[in-house]
Amino acid sequence: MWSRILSPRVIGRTGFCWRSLFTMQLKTSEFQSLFTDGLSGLAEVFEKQQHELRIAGGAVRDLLSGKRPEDVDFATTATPEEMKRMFQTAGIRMINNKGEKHGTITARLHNENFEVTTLRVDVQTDGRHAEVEFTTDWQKDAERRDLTINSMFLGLDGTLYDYFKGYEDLQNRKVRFVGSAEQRIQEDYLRILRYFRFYGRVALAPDDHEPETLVAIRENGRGLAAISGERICVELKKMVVGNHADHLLELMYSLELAQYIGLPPDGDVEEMKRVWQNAKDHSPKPMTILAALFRRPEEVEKMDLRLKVSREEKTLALFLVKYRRELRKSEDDPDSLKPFTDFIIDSRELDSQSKVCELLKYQGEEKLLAELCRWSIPRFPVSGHDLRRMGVTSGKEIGATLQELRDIWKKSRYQMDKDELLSYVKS
Ligand SMILES: Nc1ccn([C@@H]2O[C@H](COP(=O)(O)OP(=O)(O)OP(=O)(O)O)[C@@H](O)[C@H]2O)c(=O)n1
Ligand SMILES: [Mg+2]
Repeated sequence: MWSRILSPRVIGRTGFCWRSLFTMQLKTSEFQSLFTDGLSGLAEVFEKQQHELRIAGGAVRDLLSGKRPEDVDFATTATPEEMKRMFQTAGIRMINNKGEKHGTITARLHNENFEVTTLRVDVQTDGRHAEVEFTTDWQKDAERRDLTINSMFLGLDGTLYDYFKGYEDLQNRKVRFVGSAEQRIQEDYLRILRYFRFYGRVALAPDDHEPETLVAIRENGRGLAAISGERICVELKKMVVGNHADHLLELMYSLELAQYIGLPPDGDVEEMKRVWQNAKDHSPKPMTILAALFRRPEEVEKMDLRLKVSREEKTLALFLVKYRRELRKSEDDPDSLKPFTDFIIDSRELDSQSKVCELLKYQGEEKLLAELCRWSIPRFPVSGHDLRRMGVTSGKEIGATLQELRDIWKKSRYQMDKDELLSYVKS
């Protein structure tokens, strides 16, 4: 990929403070593939009105890492009013303008949405929201962003604009805040969790943190208390299934963050580290890792009150906490899936197989997990109707007989067919 990138150059230092802007040309296939009819149309409108339009933030980071970004944000020198006029004149539809206060206009071209945000400075922040002021200064916009690797812009001609050594950090696998970590965190405390999430994505070693970053995080952890559970949950769930999650969660505990983000203050970190090792290569669900921290079901309830997880996630966490020791492979027959499949057969819940899969990941039972993934739930072949036809009339008796037949069927490893099972019924 790098062979297609021309050599970088520092193009100058401008303004009264020393500014260094690092630029280079990016021409990777991931970048080229962004140029749909929609994006070409968008670029044309901005070019006509001589407003600059660049890809911003996370998408630039992803492109430089050789990844096609999932969502692409654009930044521009045009104000929201100018954009609205431009789009109206060009007959381009705009949708849900609720981002306008923060400078974002969403344009729809060729069935694609493009979020374009006016360059801005956050003039006032309360740790969650920002009052913004628009600017035409790209560096100012870069300055208000969280991490150096997230602070770059990419022109549509492939020119990279990098004010804070984001590219160098990305190459060196370093995660650093733009300027003062403390200030960036105090602008939005969620950035503490973003730091850990991106650390997992970028860093090679588990403990390559800047000491001053960790100090800033420890001293500002309490600010997370004011951040909404939903926002915390999104970040936390991404982080716990990323690289180094065991180290990062342990570090978060040692920085005393747990209490502010719905995790038990005395969470079982050792169990979590074991479970992480067990599960990491098997695409665990976030709750499978987090469940290891909970010692009691009440702690799951507390987490849910704070993070407002989905019903499915909460049920999974409660299930794992309840069954992690209770439902295990049999010592006499360790290769057999039987205890697990019996549990699934007896369960009335639709997703019990997927929950038991998570349990096997938790327990580190790789072989059984692979087997259970291939297993499809067999159908119990006898119905109440069959028994009635054989003359069993009382509802109570039908229920009891079905239960007995089920047990026989389970013992046969679900092999017996209807006739074999009915031969046990006295007619
Ligand atoms: N608390 C935040 C959230 C976002 N940003 C800036 O806004 C960009 C876009 O934010 P978002 O889409 O939420 O995150 P991404 O970095 O794009 O990560 P992802 O790949 O998860 O979308 C970020 O790159 C960063 O420059 C920030 O500075 N502080
Ligand atoms: Mg993004």
